[in-house]
Formats: sequence, structure tokens, C-alpha cells
Amino acid sequence: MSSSNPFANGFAAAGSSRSFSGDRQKGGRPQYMTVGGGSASESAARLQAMLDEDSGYGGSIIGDETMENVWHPGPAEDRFTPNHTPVKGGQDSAAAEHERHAMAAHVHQMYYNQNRTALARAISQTAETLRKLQEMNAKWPAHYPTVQRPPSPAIPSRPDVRPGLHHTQSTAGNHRELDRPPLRPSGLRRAGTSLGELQSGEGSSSNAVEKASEAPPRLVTPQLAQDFSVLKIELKMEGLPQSEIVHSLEKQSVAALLDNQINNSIRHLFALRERIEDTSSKVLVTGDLNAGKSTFCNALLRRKILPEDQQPCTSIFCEVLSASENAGVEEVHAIPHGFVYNRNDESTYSVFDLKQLETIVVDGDRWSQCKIYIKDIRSVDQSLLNNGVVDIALIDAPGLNNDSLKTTAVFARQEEIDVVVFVVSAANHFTLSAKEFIFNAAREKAYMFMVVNGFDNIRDKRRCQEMILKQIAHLSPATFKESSELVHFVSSNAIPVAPGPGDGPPGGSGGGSGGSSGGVSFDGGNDRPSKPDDEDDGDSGKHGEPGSPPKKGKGKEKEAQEDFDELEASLRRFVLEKRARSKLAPAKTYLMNVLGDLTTLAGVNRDVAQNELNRVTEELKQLEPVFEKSKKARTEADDEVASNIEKTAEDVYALTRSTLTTSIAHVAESDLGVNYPGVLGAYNYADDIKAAMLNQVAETVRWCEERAREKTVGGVSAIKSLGILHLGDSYVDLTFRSEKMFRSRRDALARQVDFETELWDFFDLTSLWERQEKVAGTSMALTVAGVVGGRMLGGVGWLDGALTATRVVGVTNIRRMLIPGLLLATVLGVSYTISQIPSSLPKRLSAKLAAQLAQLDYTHANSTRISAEVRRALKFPADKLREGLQKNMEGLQEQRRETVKVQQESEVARKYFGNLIRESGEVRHRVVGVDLEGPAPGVAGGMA
Ligand SMILES: Nc1nc2c(ncn2[C@@H]2O[C@H](COP(=O)(O)OP(=O)(O)OP(=O)(O)O)[C@@H](O)[C@H]2O)c(=O)[nH]1
Repeated sequence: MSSSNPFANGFAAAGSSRSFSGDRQKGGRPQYMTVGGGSASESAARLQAMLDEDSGYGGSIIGDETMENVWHPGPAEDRFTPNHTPVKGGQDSAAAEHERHAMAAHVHQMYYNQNRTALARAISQTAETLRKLQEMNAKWPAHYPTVQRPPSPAIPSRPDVRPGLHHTQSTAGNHRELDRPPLRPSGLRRAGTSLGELQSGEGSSSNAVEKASEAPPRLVTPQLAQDFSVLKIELKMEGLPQSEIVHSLEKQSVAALLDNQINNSIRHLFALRERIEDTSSKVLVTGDLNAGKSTFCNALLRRKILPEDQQPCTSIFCEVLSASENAGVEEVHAIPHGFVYNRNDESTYSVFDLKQLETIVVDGDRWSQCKIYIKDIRSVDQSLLNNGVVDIALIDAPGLNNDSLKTTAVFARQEEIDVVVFVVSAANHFTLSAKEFIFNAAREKAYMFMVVNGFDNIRDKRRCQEMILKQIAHLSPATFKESSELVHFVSSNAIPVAPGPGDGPPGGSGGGSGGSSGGVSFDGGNDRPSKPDDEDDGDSGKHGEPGSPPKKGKGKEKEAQEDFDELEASLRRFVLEKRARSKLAPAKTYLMNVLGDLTTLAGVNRDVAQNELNRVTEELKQLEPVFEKSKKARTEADDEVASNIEKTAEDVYALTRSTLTTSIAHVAESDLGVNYPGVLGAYNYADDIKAAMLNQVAETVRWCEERAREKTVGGVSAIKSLGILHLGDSYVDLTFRSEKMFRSRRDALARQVDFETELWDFFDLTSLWERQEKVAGTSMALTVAGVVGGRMLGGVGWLDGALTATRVVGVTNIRRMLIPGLLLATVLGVSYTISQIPSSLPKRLSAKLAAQLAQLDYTHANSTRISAEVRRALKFPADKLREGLQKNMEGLQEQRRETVKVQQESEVARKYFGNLIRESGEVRHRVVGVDLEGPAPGVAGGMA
């Protein structure tokens, strides 16, 4: 007996080529419909689209496992594996069949454990890789690839982004280029502000990039938007597409957002590990209010454990577990709000008797959930709870449309659940909350077990089936595809159950070992009012099977039981044999997604790092000679400036010294511009001469200063030329104001030089004598007069003069000539001497001046002063030039240091991301290798 699926026929009529298990014969191997063998119908296309979208967490359906190189198709969702185990019957004897099942279960368990271990290891490795990525991201802000926004006239292109700035994926990218699905666009580009740099020096690849930029703009397809499924940076901002927002963010902000995503991802990975390491499988029974969830659970348990009521009653999560997990004791542990259940810690829960369950489940204010430990009365072969393979927890959840708080709780709970059994009322179909729940849960669980309950209430069963399946096709296409196994139309209340805890001991007359069909019937003990058979119009034999004769009474009940038995067999298969998928698939899917993201991220960042490395290496290559030149320039300019200053100062000293020496020596010979006023003004004349001479010397000093100034100006401009030569634009020109030189001490000379004019200065006896030699013999008298006069005037003394005259002329002659001669001589001498004052006085005075200047060391002092001033004046621009050169060199040194640092960082990043690609690829490869199908039970049986 099996539930038929008339909807499949409707589908076939719509033109799709498919077979459906509605044709399945009782006792035969189940058959499965196939979708899309022929031309795709609109519905099929829509379904396919839904399948593709079904991968928020990667739950989409992919036909094979060759997706290692395929971008994010949701590789390991909990897809359904066609069952290889005969539902029942067959040629083998029951014992052989049983043994084969047992062996298959063992082999499955072994594979399951292997896969579980492999996934747990992959989770740990991935979490560690993510942690390292976080560290790297802190040091070297990772770049987040964003999609190329199609250029549109309405949206001006970013000025800071050159056209052709697609980020080219090298190895990884090209690799994907070949293998990826056609929808996946490339053209990743680097986020952040330095996009422009990426293109430089890319050689031939930049040509490719250029070509790519010429290609028609690619739109951000939903597929591309999903490229980053786990490490996706979710931002919502009015009016801007997601990619654009990420793109406009600073590198640091993107890195911070990424860091946050990594944290979330690590957290999720740990939760997944916890989940796969939890050996029990959790089956959540959920559905609309009053859909019959509790009744269904009781039917599964064949015991009336959970309270059923026509009014909504279950307001807390009721987890039914095997009493073997509670030391074989049947009881209820009610967990108050805010407590985390720990069976070994009684402070986390209150213990109740099973009888009290009714009061607990309605008390949602006090309790958040309860654990119900019961002894399973069914055999290992039949029981879901006590199945001999895995611990099962059956969770009866509050009705979805109970209240929003509880609905949210159910939504949240499903994430940690391995299998979802959705109970829908055959009469009411899917409500809005139900639809929402199924859509949401499909992110992780593409397959859901659907229990359409209360089928006994339905008159037109076939129509009901059609309508419900149609809805399921929309809500969970994967489930619809396997509807013969996953969708069951039953009447839970038709299943005989042992009386509840308050109604007597469990087991009833059946003793807990009864089978389902043909097993112990609890008819006698069933406290349910038996349903009037006339509700069913009898238009179908088995639910809705057309053409079957109407069944009444016992026949109908038997049929309902058979349907339920079939449901149970499917559910057991779904939970146990597909456990690997239901429990491990979310981990596998998530791992595949996060590793895929990591590979993309690493690929982009490795390329960015490589570009950065190329750029800075090139920069360094250019910087090195510049730096060396600058170092050389600094030394050379230093020397040149120093020698320039030295030479200028020396030249100035030499010029000043020679000029002054000459000037002082010849000051008497130059035209001093002083007129001789006559003997009476001789003293004034002497003063004027003296002043003129001092002035002359001062003028000479001034002249020397002027020359020194000129030389300094020349020196300054020589320094400037050097500065421009070596520093270029960065040379800071200084305005040199030469007039500010030699502002002091120039007039000090008059005060320093101080000599009195003496009488003798007026008479130049030396020249007189020379003159007398020249005119010798012309006249004795003159001679005598000259000699005598000269001597007399020379201050030798009268006596001495007289004696000399006596010796020359003789005593007698002297006596005769004495008077007139003396007179004449005197007159002549005096008049001559007086006449010689204008020529003799300057010489005398200049000699005196020279002597005094020499005494003052005037020439040297002035030469030193002037040259020192020159040196001082040149020192300032020279120092500035030196400073500039030093700064320039230091700047280049710093730039070099920085560039080397970036080079090293890029090198590290390139290696790191290169390794990350390899590592994540390896882990991904291992994850892909985790075959959640395991060997087909038939194969396992064959091995036995
Ligand atoms: N006719 C018919 N009645 C059913 C069936 N299953 C459950 N019921 C009845 O439907 C009512 C609600 O059943 P429950 O099992 O309490 O429903 P529920 O979904 O657990 O309700 P809440 O937990 O309160 O949301 C009860 O009176 C059941 O006897 C069925 O298959 N056929």
C-alpha cells in the first residue's frame, strides 16, 4: 500500500516527461520521478531557478560532485538519495533481509563516522585558517572583491577608477574561467581606494584587461551576488547597490567588515562542529497549529505520550528521548526559561511524572521546553527512537501560527535540527507561516519530510493530493521531486496507540513488540473516539487512488495503518540512512562555501599583493639610483660649497690686503684734493691732508668691501645653482640682501688713527739734502747755508753747525763770509723749505699714517674682517643647501625604507594568500571527497 501521487499525472499532462512513483506497486522497489529529461517546461525552468536560489547556505541541488572548480553551487546540501532498500517484502527470506539491513546499517555507521571525523577536522582547519586570515587582515588589510558596476549614462563612472580596472584572477581565476558555470561572471576588482595602481606594469595581462573592459558590461547577476556566500559583506544603504557600497568604502573599513564576517563564520563553524559531534539526530516535528503534530508523534511512538487536544495546547518544545538515555527511567524534565539543560545537573530542570505532561506543555510562561524520557515499546526494526543505530530525539514544537515569539523560536530551532518533519493539515493546506517556515528552512534543508495529516477528513482525496503537491512544488522543489518518499498523506489518529501514562501501563496488550501493520492493535485501548467512516466519500480505495473500490470500516482503518507504516518506513530511511546527509550536509555545504569564499578572497588578494609587489619592486629599482645620486650629490655639493666659500673668502682677503697695502703706501701720491693755503695755513693744511688720507684709506676699505660684496653675491648664486642642480624644485631659494653686509666698524678708523702733526713734519730735510747733492758746487754759500741752515733747522744744534762750517770754509773765510752768507743761507733755506711744505708734508704724514696703521695691523684686520663677513654671508645659504640635500637624502632614504617595507609586506601577503589558496583548496578537496551518499545499502548488503 502506498500513497499515490495524482499530481504527477497532472504534471505529465502539462508536457513534462517524468515518471512518478504513483505507479509503484506494493512490495516492489520504489521508483522515483525524474525531472527534466525532455524539453524544459516553464514550470521546470522555474523550479530550476528556485533550486538555484535555494542556496543561501548552499542548499541548492547539483547533479554531481564535480563542483570542486565550480563556483558556489551549494555542493553538499541534504539532497535525497534514492533508496536502495526494498521497503518490504522481496525474494529474500525475512531473516536474510534483516541481516542484510543490519550489515548495511553497520557499514553506513562506519562511513558516517569517517565522514563525520573528516568534516570535523575540516571545520577545525577552516576555523584555524580563518583565524589566521583575521590576523593577516589586521596587518595587511585584505581587499574585498566587488563586482564591476556596468557603466551607465545615469551613473557616472568613478573618477578614481580607470576603465579596465577589472581584477584579473590569475591561476585560480583562469582555472575557474574554464570550469565555472556560464552564469558566473568574472571581473572582480579590488575594493579600496588604490585601484588605479593595480593596472600598472601588468604587461600582456593588461591587454587582456583592456579587452575585458571593452566587452559589453556584465550585470550583477544573482549568481554573482552569491559568489560570496558566507563571507559576504552585507550592507544596506538607500539607493546604492551592495557592491557599490562595499566598493566605496575605505580599505580599512572593508577589512573591518570582513573581520566581522570572519568572526561570524568561525562561530558558525564551531556550532556546526558541535552539531556533527552530537551523536544523536534531532527530528523536529513542526507545522501549523492543530495540524496534529502531537497526534502524529504519539502515532510514531505508538503511545499516547503527548497531549492532544482540539484546541491549541503545545506551547513549549517537547523533546521525546529514549529512556535509556535517562538510566531507563521514564520521566519528564521541564526546563525553566533561562536555563541551559544539563541532565546531570538537577538545578537546570524540574522532574515530573509523565502523567503531568499535560500541565507542563501548556505552561509556556514557566517552561521553555521539556525532555520526555520514555521507554520505546517497539522493536529495533520498527522504532524510530530505539532504532539501534542512532539516538533520536523527536521534538514536538509549538504550532507555527501560535504566536510570533514561538514561531521565531521554531525558526531558530530548526537550524540545529537534522531533520524537519512538517505536519500540514490536509484540510487547511499550507498557511502563510508554514510557507515562510519552509522557505526559510530550505536554506539548509532542501528536503523536508511532509506529513499531510487528517487525510481521513478529506472527501476528494485526489484533489487534495494534487493541490498539496502543487504547493510543495513551489515551496520545496527538492522535496517535491522525491515526493513519493517524502510526502505522505496519513491520518495519525487512526493509528492505534498504547494508552497514555495516566491510562495504564505502556505496552498494553501488545506488550510493546507489535509491528505496525499486522502487529498489535491498540484498538481496545485507544482512547480516541473512532471516526465515523462515512466522512470519507469512498471515492478512492487507498487515499485518492482512483478506480479502487470504496472501503469501509476495518478496511479503511487498515489502509490508514498501511499508509502510516509506509510513512514510518520512509521516515526511518530518511532519518537513519540519510542521516549522513541530514546531519553532515549542512557542515559540508557551509565548509564548501566558506572555503570557496576563502579561495576567491585569497586569489584576489594574492593578485593584489603580486601587483603591489611588482609596483614597489619597480619603484625601488628607480629609487635606488636616485638615492645613490642624492647621497653623492650631498657629499659633492658639501665639498664644493665648502671650497667655494673658502676660495671666495681667500680671494677677498688677498684683494683687500693688497689693495689696502698699496693704497696706504701710496696715499701721499694720490690727489688728495687738498689745496695748500700757504705757510700761514700750514697746520690746517696738515689736518686736511690727514683727514683726506684717512678718508682715502677708508674709501679703499669701502671699495674692498664692495668687491667682497660682489664676490659674495657670486658665491651665493653659485650655491643656488648647486641647489637647483641637486634639489630641483625642492630647492628653497633664499633672498640674499648684500647691502646688509659690512654695516658696522667702517667709520672706526678716524678714531683709531690718531697722530699729531709736528713742526718737523713740515720740513722734509731728507729731500732737502738730496736736493743739495744735486746742486753741489753752485754756490758755497748756498751749500753752507744749506748745510748750516739744514743743520740748524734740522735741529742738530748751533754749535755743531758752526764747527762744521768752520771746518769747511776755514776760519778766515768764515769770518769774512759769515754774516752775509749766513743771512743768505738762512733766507734761502727758509724760503725753500717753506716752498716744499706741500710736497713734503703729505709724505711725512703718510709715512706716519702708514706706521700707525701698521702698528694697528690695520690691513690684516680689515682683510680678515671683510673675508670673515663674506664667509659668514655665504655660510647661511650653504648651510641651507646642505640641510636641503640632507633632507632630500633622508626623504629618499625614508621612501626607500617604506617601499622596502611595503615590498616585504606584499611579499609576505603574496606568499600567505598563495598558501591560503593551496590550503583552502586542499581542505575543499577533502570536503568534496566526503561522500555523504555512502555505499548503497544494497552494495553494503552484497558485501555482507
Ligand atoms: N480526523 C483527524 N483528526 C486528527 C488527526 N490527527 C489529529 N487529529 C485531531 O486534531 C486535534 C489536534 O491534534 P494535536 O495533535 O493536538 O494537534 P497539534 O498540532 O499537536 O496541536 P498544537 O500542538 O496545539 O498546535 C486533536 O483533536 C486530534 O485528535 C487525523 O489524522 N484525523
